[in-house]
Amino acid sequence: MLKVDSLTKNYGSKQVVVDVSFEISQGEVVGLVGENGAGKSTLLNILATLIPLEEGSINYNDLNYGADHRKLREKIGFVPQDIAVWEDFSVKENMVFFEQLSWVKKSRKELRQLCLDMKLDQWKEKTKSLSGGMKRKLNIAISLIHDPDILLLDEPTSGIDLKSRKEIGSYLYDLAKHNGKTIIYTSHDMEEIISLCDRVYCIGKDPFYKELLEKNGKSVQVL
Ligand SMILES: Nc1ncnc2c1ncn2[C@@H]1O[C@H](COP(=O)(O)OP(=O)(O)OP(=O)(O)O)[C@@H](O)[C@H]1O
Repeated sequence: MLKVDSLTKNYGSKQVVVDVSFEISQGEVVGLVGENGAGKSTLLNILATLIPLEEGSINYNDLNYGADHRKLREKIGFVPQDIAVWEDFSVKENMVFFEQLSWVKKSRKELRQLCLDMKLDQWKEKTKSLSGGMKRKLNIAISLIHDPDILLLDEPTSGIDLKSRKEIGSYLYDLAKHNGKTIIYTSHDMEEIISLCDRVYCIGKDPFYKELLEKNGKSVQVL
C-alpha cells in the first residue's frame, strides 16, 4: 500500500501540490491527469524520491519516504517524461549498462526478453537510430530491470503509435494484474486512461477531465 498524507509542494511562492492525500493498493493501475502545469510530473517525481519531500508524509508498506530512501528506490521504477537513454549505445548496451547499476541481476536473455515484451526487437541497433517511440519502449524496459514493485511513468506512451500504445498498455496492465505491480502514470490520452486505469486522480481545479472521465464511467478523485 502506498499512502500519501497531506502532501504539499511549493516552488518558491507557487503552490503546485496542495494538501494531497491518497492511497493506492498493490496491483492497481492509477492514472494521473490534469492540464499542463497542474503538477503531475512534480507529484510523480516526489513519489520517485527525485524531489525531496518537504510537507506531508508518504509511506510504502513499512518504508517511510523521510527515512528509507535507498530501500524505497529499490522498489520503484521510474520512466521520466524526457527520454533518458544513452544515444550512442545500442539497445543491448543500454540494457546491460543499466543492469550493471541495478540491485537485481539479469541475464542477457532476460534483458532481451524485457525488450521483446515491449515489442522492441532492434537489440543491436544504436539507440540514436531508433524512432522516438522505440526509445520510449527502451526507457520502459530499463525501468523494469530491477523488478520494481511500483512503476511510475510520466507520459510513457507519448509519441508512440496507436498499435504500440495498445501493446504497451496491455503489457503494463498485465504487470499489475498478474505480477502485482502498482502502476501510476500520467497521460493526456483520455482514451488510454479510460481503457487502462482502475482509478484516476485529477490534479487541478479544472473540472474538464473529471467530467469527461466520469461520463465514461471512470472513478475520479480530485487531488
Ligand atoms: N523546478 C521548478 N522550479 C519552479 N517551478 C517549477 C519547477 N518544476 C515545475 N515547476 C512549475 O510547477 C508547475 C507544475 O509543473 P509540472 O511539470 O509538475 O506539471 P505537469 O502537470 O506535469 O505539466 P505537463 O502536463 O505540461 O507535463 C508548473 O507551473 C511548472 O512551471
